[in-house]
Amino acid sequence: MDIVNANGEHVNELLQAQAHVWNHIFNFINSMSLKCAIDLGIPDIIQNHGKPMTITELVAALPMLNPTKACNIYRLMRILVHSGFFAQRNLCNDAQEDGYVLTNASRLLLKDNPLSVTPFLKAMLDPILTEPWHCLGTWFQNNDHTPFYTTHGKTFWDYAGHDQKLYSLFNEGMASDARLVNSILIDKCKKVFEGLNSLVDVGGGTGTLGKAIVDAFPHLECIVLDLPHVVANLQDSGNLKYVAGDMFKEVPASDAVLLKWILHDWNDDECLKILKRCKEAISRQNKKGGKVMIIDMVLTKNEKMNGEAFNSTETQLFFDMLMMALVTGKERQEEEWVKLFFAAGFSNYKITPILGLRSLIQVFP
Ligand SMILES: C[S@@+](CC[C@H](N)C(=O)[O-])C[C@H]1O[C@@H](n2cnc3c(N)ncnc32)[C@H](O)[C@@H]1O
Ligand SMILES: O=c1cc(-c2ccc(O)cc2)oc2c(O)c(O)ccc12
Repeated sequence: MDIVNANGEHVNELLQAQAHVWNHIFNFINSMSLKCAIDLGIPDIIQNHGKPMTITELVAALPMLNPTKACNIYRLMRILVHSGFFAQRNLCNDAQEDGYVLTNASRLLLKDNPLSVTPFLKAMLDPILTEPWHCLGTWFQNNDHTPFYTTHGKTFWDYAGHDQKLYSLFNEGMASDARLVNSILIDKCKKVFEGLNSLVDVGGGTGTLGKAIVDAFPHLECIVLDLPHVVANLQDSGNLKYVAGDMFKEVPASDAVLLKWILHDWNDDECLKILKRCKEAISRQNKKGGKVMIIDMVLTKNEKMNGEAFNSTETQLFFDMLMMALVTGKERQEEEWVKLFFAAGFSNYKITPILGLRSLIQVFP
């Protein structure tokens, strides 16, 4: 029934609007409930149990749980079942009890899963990286480069350079993502490495992806280029070499250059400089051939979408906002990428959307 109130507003629409606002006010509770489950080690406890785990068993297995809080664990589990991190299965016992089981999402958060996303979660939900969100409004009105700067009074790198906790959280988060990406890239994209004898992983961090590439393609010589403090204590091994440098100044000559999660960290002018250094690197090695391989998002257009597409676009937009809050970067639509490629002197490109929300973009001189 369409009831209209004294102000002439449609009551159903009014209440729907209120629910929508409430949902967004409290969206952060999803992230924080998930972080709490990780802090308490719940996915690993359920995994180690080996069968669906009742609430009584879960409470008994939680180390250090204050007994006065035990009665609240089911509430935490209820919201995490709702958000798809756990499911409930009937135990087929006389008591008709349900037990908690893992889902694909919580299996990705297990400590022993080599592809665990937990280090990334711990980095992104640490207060050092969540506090800047409170300064977004202030930042829009001041001259600071980033909300991170407005909050902490220094850039991300200045902070990480003096704070071992942020430095380790960040590098471990990046390494965990590199493990997941390499498991797909090397399996699904063998062809893109065909014909290459050398590759530079620009901003390759501690070399997680570089190591996996030389293991999978032993004939390939791989250089990991990163800032001096990142590669200072890392040992070369076999075909993998660490080079301290600055991608804005020079990229070592090679057949191909890999840029994973680099360009979205920077604005267009900065990206243009990086891409030009990459083009010079492949031209020095190889007069005509060579390529740059970018792993980053290509923003999907905001057309009418079903639930899954809506979630994917929302997550891409979260990353775009993240790049605005922490650094000076952004996520880009295909047209924005193409502008950059042509401005940097490249003549062709190929986008392969094989990494979920991210794509492999090959760019040719
Ligand atoms: C977001 S992380 C990506 C790391 C890695 N490519 C990955 O996806 O796991 C950005 C990397 O760029 C590196 N970096 C930042 N500025 C750089 C510069 N001027 N030259 C070379 N590397 C740089 C950082 O040290 C960091 O390792
Ligand atoms: O949390 C981060 C931070 C960065 C970052 C910080 C400082 C720089 O000079 C460059 C990059 O990059 C990130 C990133 O690329 C990402 O995908 C997630 C998180 C972060």
